Amino acid sequence: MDETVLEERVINKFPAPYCLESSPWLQPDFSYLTKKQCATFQDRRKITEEWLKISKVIILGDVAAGKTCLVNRCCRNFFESTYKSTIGVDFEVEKFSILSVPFVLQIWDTAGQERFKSIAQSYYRGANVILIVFDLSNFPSLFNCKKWFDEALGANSGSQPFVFLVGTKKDLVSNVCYKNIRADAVKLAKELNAEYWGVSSKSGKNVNKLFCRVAALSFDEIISKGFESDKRCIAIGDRLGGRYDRSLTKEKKAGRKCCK
Ligand SMILES: Nc1nc2c(ncn2[C@@H]2O[C@H](COP(=O)(O)OP(=O)(O)OP(=O)(O)O)[C@@H](O)[C@H]2O)c(=O)[nH]1
Repeated sequence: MDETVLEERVINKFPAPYCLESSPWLQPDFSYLTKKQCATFQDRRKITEEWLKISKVIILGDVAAGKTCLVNRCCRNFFESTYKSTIGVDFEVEKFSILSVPFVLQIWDTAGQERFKSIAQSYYRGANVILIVFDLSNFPSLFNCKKWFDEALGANSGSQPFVFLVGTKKDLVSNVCYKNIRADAVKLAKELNAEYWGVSSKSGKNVNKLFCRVAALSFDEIISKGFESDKRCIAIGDRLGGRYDRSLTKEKKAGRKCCK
Protein backbone atom coordinates (compact mmCIF):
# COMPACT_ATOMS: atom_id res chain seq x y z
CA MET A 1 0.00 0.00 0.00
CA ASP A 2 1.08 3.57 -0.66
CA GLU A 3 2.46 4.84 2.68
CA THR A 4 1.45 8.43 1.96
CA VAL A 5 -2.24 7.53 2.11
CA LEU A 6 -3.85 8.40 5.46
CA GLU A 7 -5.43 5.60 7.45
CA GLU A 8 -8.93 7.07 7.02
CA ARG A 9 -8.42 7.05 3.25
CA VAL A 10 -7.91 3.28 3.11
CA ILE A 11 -11.18 1.72 1.99
CA ASN A 12 -11.69 -2.03 2.00
CA LYS A 13 -15.38 -2.12 2.80
CA PHE A 14 -17.97 -0.37 0.66
CA PRO A 15 -19.05 2.79 2.55
CA ALA A 16 -22.77 3.10 3.29
CA PRO A 17 -24.90 6.09 2.24
CA TYR A 18 -25.86 8.72 4.83
CA CYS A 19 -29.31 7.15 5.00
CA LEU A 20 -30.83 4.50 2.80
CA GLU A 21 -33.97 6.47 1.91
CA SER A 22 -31.86 9.27 0.45
CA SER A 23 -29.71 7.30 -1.97
CA PRO A 24 -30.26 6.14 -5.54
CA TRP A 25 -27.28 3.74 -5.14
CA LEU A 26 -28.09 0.90 -2.82
CA GLN A 27 -25.39 -1.60 -3.78
CA PRO A 28 -24.01 -3.16 -0.58
CA ASP A 29 -20.53 -3.85 -1.94
CA PHE A 30 -18.09 -3.14 -4.76
CA SER A 31 -19.24 -4.75 -7.98
CA TYR A 32 -18.03 -8.19 -8.99
CA LEU A 33 -16.08 -6.74 -11.93
CA THR A 34 -14.28 -4.22 -9.70
CA LYS A 35 -13.32 -6.87 -7.13
CA LYS A 36 -12.11 -9.20 -9.86
CA GLN A 37 -10.07 -6.44 -11.48
CA CYS A 38 -8.55 -5.33 -8.15
CA ALA A 39 -7.62 -8.90 -7.19
CA THR A 40 -5.14 -8.88 -10.08
CA PHE A 41 -3.54 -5.65 -8.87
CA GLN A 42 -0.97 -7.42 -6.70
CA ASP A 43 0.44 -9.01 -9.87
CA ARG A 44 0.55 -5.71 -11.68
CA ARG A 45 2.76 -3.59 -9.44
CA LYS A 46 5.05 -2.71 -12.35
CA ILE A 47 2.32 -0.95 -14.25
CA THR A 48 1.00 1.12 -11.37
CA GLU A 49 0.77 4.29 -13.45
CA GLU A 50 -1.81 2.64 -15.69
CA TRP A 51 -3.83 1.84 -12.62
CA LEU A 52 -3.79 5.32 -11.19
CA LYS A 53 -7.34 6.39 -11.83
CA ILE A 54 -8.59 9.87 -11.08
CA SER A 55 -12.11 10.99 -10.34
CA LYS A 56 -13.01 14.62 -10.99
CA VAL A 57 -15.28 16.04 -8.31
CA ILE A 58 -16.85 19.48 -8.70
CA ILE A 59 -18.35 21.36 -5.77
CA LEU A 60 -20.98 24.01 -6.41
CA GLY A 61 -23.53 25.99 -4.48
CA ASP A 62 -24.53 29.45 -3.32
CA VAL A 63 -22.13 32.06 -1.97
CA ALA A 64 -20.94 31.16 1.55
CA ALA A 65 -22.77 27.81 1.48
CA GLY A 66 -19.64 26.21 2.94
CA LYS A 67 -17.89 24.67 -0.11
CA THR A 68 -14.34 25.74 0.73
CA CYS A 69 -14.71 24.70 4.38
CA LEU A 70 -15.89 21.28 3.23
CA VAL A 71 -12.80 20.84 1.06
CA ASN A 72 -10.52 22.16 3.82
CA ARG A 73 -11.97 19.75 6.37
CA CYS A 74 -11.58 16.83 3.95
CA CYS A 75 -8.11 17.59 2.64
CA ARG A 76 -6.43 19.43 5.55
CA ASN A 77 -8.59 18.59 8.56
CA PHE A 78 -8.85 22.30 9.09
CA PHE A 79 -11.70 24.78 9.70
CA GLU A 80 -11.60 28.53 9.10
CA SER A 81 -14.39 30.58 10.67
CA THR A 82 -13.51 33.81 8.81
CA TYR A 83 -15.21 33.96 5.45
CA LYS A 84 -13.00 34.50 2.40
CA SER A 85 -14.77 34.16 -0.92
CA THR A 86 -13.31 31.83 -3.52
CA ILE A 87 -12.06 33.61 -6.62
CA GLY A 88 -12.88 31.58 -9.71
CA VAL A 89 -11.91 28.04 -8.79
CA ASP A 90 -9.48 26.23 -6.57
CA PHE A 91 -8.54 22.59 -6.46
CA GLU A 92 -7.15 19.93 -4.14
CA VAL A 93 -6.06 16.36 -4.65
CA GLU A 94 -6.89 13.67 -2.12
CA LYS A 95 -5.28 10.24 -2.26
CA PHE A 96 -7.09 7.02 -1.41
CA SER A 97 -6.24 3.34 -1.37
CA ILE A 98 -9.30 1.34 -2.33
CA LEU A 99 -9.14 -2.48 -2.28
CA SER A 100 -5.34 -1.92 -2.26
CA VAL A 101 -5.47 0.08 -5.48
CA PRO A 102 -4.36 3.75 -5.49
CA PHE A 103 -7.10 6.23 -6.36
CA VAL A 104 -7.24 10.01 -6.47
CA LEU A 105 -10.05 12.50 -6.04
CA GLN A 106 -9.36 15.75 -7.87
CA ILE A 107 -11.65 18.14 -6.02
CA TRP A 108 -12.66 21.41 -7.69
CA ASP A 109 -13.99 24.09 -5.34
CA THR A 110 -15.89 26.67 -7.39
CA ALA A 111 -16.89 30.22 -6.47
CA GLY A 112 -20.53 30.83 -5.62
CA GLN A 113 -20.36 34.50 -6.64
CA GLU A 114 -22.16 35.42 -9.85
CA ARG A 115 -19.21 37.41 -11.24
CA PHE A 116 -17.01 34.27 -11.31
CA LYS A 117 -19.67 32.10 -12.84
CA SER A 118 -18.26 31.85 -16.36
CA ILE A 119 -14.78 30.93 -15.03
CA ALA A 120 -16.25 28.32 -12.68
CA GLN A 121 -18.51 26.87 -15.38
CA SER A 122 -15.58 26.17 -17.66
CA TYR A 123 -14.45 23.56 -15.09
CA TYR A 124 -17.75 21.70 -14.93
CA ARG A 125 -17.10 19.43 -17.90
CA GLY A 126 -15.86 15.88 -17.43
CA ALA A 127 -17.05 15.59 -13.84
CA ASN A 128 -17.40 12.10 -12.37
CA VAL A 129 -19.06 13.48 -9.27
CA ILE A 130 -21.04 16.67 -8.61
CA LEU A 131 -21.47 17.91 -5.03
CA ILE A 132 -24.23 20.50 -4.76
CA VAL A 133 -23.83 22.27 -1.44
CA PHE A 134 -26.43 24.22 0.53
CA ASP A 135 -26.42 25.80 3.97
CA LEU A 136 -28.69 24.00 6.47
CA SER A 137 -28.95 27.23 8.47
CA ASN A 138 -30.11 29.20 5.41
CA PHE A 139 -33.20 27.44 4.10
CA PRO A 140 -33.47 29.35 0.74
CA SER A 141 -30.06 28.04 -0.32
CA LEU A 142 -31.70 24.60 -0.70
CA PHE A 143 -34.04 25.91 -3.38
CA ASN A 144 -31.17 27.21 -5.51
CA CYS A 145 -29.75 23.70 -5.73
CA LYS A 146 -31.96 22.80 -8.68
CA LYS A 147 -30.40 25.69 -10.65
CA TRP A 148 -26.86 24.50 -9.79
CA PHE A 149 -27.87 20.97 -10.73
CA ASP A 150 -29.21 22.04 -14.16
CA GLU A 151 -26.07 24.02 -14.93
CA ALA A 152 -23.70 21.22 -13.93
CA LEU A 153 -25.68 18.54 -15.74
CA GLY A 154 -25.94 20.75 -18.82
CA ALA A 155 -22.14 20.88 -19.01
CA ASN A 156 -21.93 17.10 -18.59
CA SER A 157 -24.65 15.99 -20.99
CA GLY A 158 -23.92 12.56 -22.39
CA SER A 159 -22.35 11.34 -19.15
CA GLN A 160 -23.99 10.40 -15.88
CA PRO A 161 -22.03 11.80 -12.97
CA PHE A 162 -22.89 10.85 -9.40
CA VAL A 163 -24.76 13.74 -7.82
CA PHE A 164 -24.71 14.48 -4.08
CA LEU A 165 -26.86 17.05 -2.32
CA VAL A 166 -24.88 18.18 0.72
CA GLY A 167 -26.32 20.25 3.57
CA THR A 168 -23.51 21.97 5.51
CA LYS A 169 -23.29 23.75 8.91
CA LYS A 170 -25.30 21.05 10.69
CA ASP A 171 -23.79 22.33 13.95
CA LEU A 172 -25.79 25.56 13.57
CA VAL A 173 -29.29 24.07 13.49
CA SER A 174 -31.41 22.57 16.24
CA ASN A 175 -32.60 18.97 15.94
CA VAL A 176 -36.18 20.05 15.23
CA CYS A 177 -35.10 22.49 12.56
CA TYR A 178 -32.78 19.92 11.05
CA LYS A 179 -35.55 17.34 10.83
CA ASN A 180 -37.72 19.72 8.79
CA ILE A 181 -35.04 20.85 6.37
CA ARG A 182 -33.78 17.29 5.97
CA ALA A 183 -37.24 16.14 4.85
CA ASP A 184 -37.24 18.79 2.12
CA ALA A 185 -33.66 18.01 1.15
CA VAL A 186 -34.37 14.28 0.83
CA LYS A 187 -37.39 15.10 -1.35
CA LEU A 188 -35.25 17.28 -3.62
CA ALA A 189 -32.47 14.68 -3.70
CA LYS A 190 -34.99 12.11 -4.96
CA GLU A 191 -36.12 14.48 -7.72
CA LEU A 192 -32.52 15.03 -8.79
CA ASN A 193 -31.57 11.37 -8.47
CA ALA A 194 -28.97 12.50 -5.95
CA GLU A 195 -27.76 11.22 -2.58
CA TYR A 196 -28.38 13.49 0.41
CA TRP A 197 -25.83 14.13 3.20
CA GLY A 198 -25.95 16.41 6.25
CA VAL A 199 -22.48 17.47 7.45
CA SER A 200 -20.60 19.97 9.57
CA SER A 201 -17.19 21.16 8.47
CA LYS A 202 -16.77 22.90 11.82
CA SER A 203 -17.09 19.72 13.89
CA GLY A 204 -16.04 17.44 11.05
CA LYS A 205 -19.21 15.38 11.39
CA ASN A 206 -19.77 13.12 8.37
CA VAL A 207 -17.20 14.87 6.17
CA ASN A 208 -14.78 11.94 5.91
CA LYS A 209 -17.64 9.50 5.47
CA LEU A 210 -19.02 11.61 2.64
CA PHE A 211 -15.73 11.74 0.73
CA CYS A 212 -15.08 8.02 1.27
CA ARG A 213 -18.52 7.33 -0.20
CA VAL A 214 -17.76 9.67 -3.15
CA ALA A 215 -14.44 7.93 -3.73
CA ALA A 216 -15.84 4.38 -3.49
CA LEU A 217 -18.77 4.98 -5.85
CA SER A 218 -16.65 6.63 -8.52
CA PHE A 219 -13.84 4.08 -8.09
CA ASP A 220 -16.32 1.24 -8.57
CA GLU A 221 -17.66 2.80 -11.74
CA ILE A 222 -14.28 3.72 -13.23
CA ILE A 223 -12.62 0.37 -12.49
CA SER A 224 -15.54 -1.80 -13.63
CA LYS A 225 -15.88 0.24 -16.83
CA GLY A 226 -12.17 -0.16 -17.47
CA PHE A 227 -12.61 -3.90 -17.10
CA GLU A 228 -15.40 -3.89 -19.67
CA SER A 229 -13.30 -1.94 -22.21
CA ASP A 230 -10.29 -4.25 -21.62
CA LYS A 231 -12.54 -7.20 -22.36
CA ARG A 232 -13.88 -5.55 -25.53
CA CYS A 233 -10.36 -4.83 -26.73
CA ILE A 234 -9.27 -8.42 -26.15
CA ALA A 235 -12.27 -9.61 -28.12
CA ILE A 236 -11.46 -7.24 -30.99
CA GLY A 237 -7.82 -8.36 -30.95
CA ASP A 238 -8.94 -11.99 -31.11
CA ARG A 239 -11.36 -11.30 -33.94
CA LEU A 240 -8.65 -9.62 -35.99
CA GLY A 241 -6.82 -12.93 -35.75
CA GLY A 242 -3.62 -11.32 -34.47
CA ARG A 243 -1.51 -13.29 -32.01
CA TYR A 244 -2.56 -12.00 -28.64
CA ASP A 245 0.28 -11.82 -26.14
CA ARG A 246 -1.20 -12.48 -22.70
CA SER A 247 1.67 -10.93 -20.77
CA LEU A 248 -0.03 -8.28 -18.67
CA THR A 249 1.89 -5.22 -19.84
CA LYS A 250 1.33 -6.05 -23.46
CA GLU A 251 -2.32 -6.82 -22.86
CA LYS A 252 -2.69 -3.29 -21.53
CA LYS A 253 -0.81 -1.80 -24.48
CA ALA A 254 -2.91 -3.72 -26.99
CA GLY A 255 -5.99 -2.56 -25.13
CA ARG A 256 -5.00 1.05 -25.39
CA LYS A 257 -4.22 0.76 -29.08
CA CYS A 258 -7.52 -0.71 -30.16
CA CYS A 259 -9.48 1.59 -27.87
CA LYS A 260 -8.17 4.50 -29.92
N1 LIG B 1 -20.69 26.93 11.96
C1 LIG B 1 -20.27 26.55 10.74
N2 LIG B 1 -19.83 27.47 9.87
C2 LIG B 1 -19.42 27.06 8.66
C3 LIG B 1 -19.43 25.69 8.27
N3 LIG B 1 -18.98 25.61 7.01
C4 LIG B 1 -18.69 26.85 6.64
N4 LIG B 1 -18.93 27.75 7.62
C5 LIG B 1 -18.75 29.21 7.57
O1 LIG B 1 -19.49 29.74 6.49
C6 LIG B 1 -18.78 30.78 5.84
C7 LIG B 1 -18.64 30.49 4.36
O2 LIG B 1 -17.89 29.30 4.19
P1 LIG B 1 -17.06 28.97 2.83
O3 LIG B 1 -16.65 27.58 2.90
O4 LIG B 1 -16.00 29.99 2.64
O5 LIG B 1 -18.20 29.21 1.75
P2 LIG B 1 -18.10 29.00 0.17
O6 LIG B 1 -19.31 28.24 -0.22
O7 LIG B 1 -16.80 28.42 -0.21
O8 LIG B 1 -18.23 30.49 -0.34
P3 LIG B 1 -17.83 31.10 -1.82
O9 LIG B 1 -16.37 30.83 -2.02
O10 LIG B 1 -18.10 32.56 -1.71
O11 LIG B 1 -18.69 30.49 -2.82
C8 LIG B 1 -17.44 30.88 6.56
O12 LIG B 1 -17.50 31.93 7.50
C9 LIG B 1 -17.29 29.55 7.26
O13 LIG B 1 -16.53 29.62 8.44
C10 LIG B 1 -19.89 24.73 9.24
O14 LIG B 1 -19.95 23.51 9.00
N5 LIG B 1 -20.30 25.22 10.45
